[in-house]
Amino acid sequence: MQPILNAETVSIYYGPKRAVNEVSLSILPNTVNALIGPSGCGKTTFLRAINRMHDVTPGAKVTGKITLDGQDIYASDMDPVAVRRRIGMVFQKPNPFPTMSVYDNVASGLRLSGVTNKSYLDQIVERSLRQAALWDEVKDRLKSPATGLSGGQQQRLCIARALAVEPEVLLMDEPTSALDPASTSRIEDLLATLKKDVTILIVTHNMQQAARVSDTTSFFLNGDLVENGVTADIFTNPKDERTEAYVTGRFG
Ligand SMILES: Nc1ncnc2c1ncn2[C@@H]1O[C@H](COP(=O)(O)OP(=O)(O)OP(=O)(O)O)[C@@H](O)[C@H]1O
Repeated sequence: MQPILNAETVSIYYGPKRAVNEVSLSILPNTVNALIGPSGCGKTTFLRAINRMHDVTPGAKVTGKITLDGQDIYASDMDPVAVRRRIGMVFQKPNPFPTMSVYDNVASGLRLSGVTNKSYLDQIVERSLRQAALWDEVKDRLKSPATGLSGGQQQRLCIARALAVEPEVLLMDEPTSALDPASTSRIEDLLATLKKDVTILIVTHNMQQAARVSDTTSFFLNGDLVENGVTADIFTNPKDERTEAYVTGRFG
């Protein structure tokens, strides 16, 4: 099977400081991939390179090559906005648009791309909220402010908002770290269903979470990708002793 996403010797700099060192990684479609490693090892920096978020970080520079379906996402004729439509992102803290209703949050991406047909928007909003396992909880309050939802519901709303434009890849940066255990578990369950439609990369500090939700795991340390493989192998039979030390809790 062809990878959907491919990183080749990707390095990322903040000014003169190199935060990610020549990382190469292939991601297969319809999989969940966990990025793990101690604080400051470059997981978020790497994730943000995948949808060109560093374009808006002053002084940041990405070298190497990242392809989506074989297309170089940093090619001069690639529009970063189009890249972000194909590669969505969900952040650590739920960040619904605070002045918008539940419905308008989910519809926002489509409206930005010029969609105005109400019945089409209704259909996509419902589909996205169902995909994010939120529809039953909000179907009677679609016009209410998104900020009235609980933290866990807000995060699922952000997932629905990301899904509404039908991305091929969804990047999740510690999406449950601000949530209680019940909300965390709902989102973890959701990933198994979502991967049928979208390929997922998830940064997590929580190794049990990585083990529970992911098909493959990449272990980062000091900006290096130390080891990448099938999650069960990384946790039970790692090849590199640094991976073993980390997954057995000896540091980090
Ligand atoms: N905007 C920035 N400007 C300068 N340095 C940065 C910036 N963002 C991150 N860094 C540095 O880059 C390195 C990697 O940070 P990054 O946030 O990617 O790590 P991480 O593995 O995601 O950490 P955490 O798990 O704590 O979120 C760190 O040394 C960090 O201080």
